[in-house]
Amino acid sequence: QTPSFDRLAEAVAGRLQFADKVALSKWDTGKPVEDKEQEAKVISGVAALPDAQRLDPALLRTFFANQIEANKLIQYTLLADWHRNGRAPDTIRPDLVKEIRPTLARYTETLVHELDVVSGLRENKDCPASLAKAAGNVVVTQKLDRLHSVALDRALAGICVADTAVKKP
Ligand SMILES: C=C(O[C@@H]1C=C(C(=O)O)C=C[C@H]1O)C(=O)O
Repeated sequence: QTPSFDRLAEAVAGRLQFADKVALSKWDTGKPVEDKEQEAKVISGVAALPDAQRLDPALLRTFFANQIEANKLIQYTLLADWHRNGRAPDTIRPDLVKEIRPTLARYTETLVHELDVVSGLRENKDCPASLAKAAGNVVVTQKLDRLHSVALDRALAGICVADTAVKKP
C-alpha cells in the first residue's frame, strides 16, 4: 500500500476530539488550559517510543508542540463559548489524570508510528497539497465542525519540508 497522509490526519483529528473532554474537565476543576509541566512530559515521553528512534528528534518536538497548540486552541474557544452561554454541556467527563491523559498518550504512540510511515513523503513537492487534502477528507469522514477543522490544519502545519507556515528544525 502506498503511504499517504490519511491515517496521520485521522489520528491527529482523533487526538483533537479529546480536547473537548479536556476543556470540560478544566471547566469543572478551574485548572488552567495550559499546563507546561504536562506538556514537557508529553514531549519527553515521545522520545522514548520505539518508532521515535527512526525519526528526527527536532521534527518530533515541533510536531508534538503543534499538537499541543491545536489542543489548547480548541480548549480556549470552547471555554469562551461556555462562558458566553453561562454553562458547559452536561455530557460525561472522564477524569483528566486517570482517563484523559492516558488516552492522549495512546494517541501519541499512534501519531509517532504514522509520522514514521509518512516520513518519505515530507520532501515531495506536492506534500502540502496532499496533506491539506487528507485533512479535508477527515473533516468529511469525522464530520468535524469549523473549530476542529481549523485546529486540524494547525496541528498538521510544519510536517512538509516545503511548508513555510511553521519554523522547522
Ligand atoms: C491536554 C491538556 O491540556 C493542554 C494540552 C496538552 C496536550 O495536548 O497534551 C498538554 C498540557 C496542556 O497544556 C492537559 O492538561 O492534559
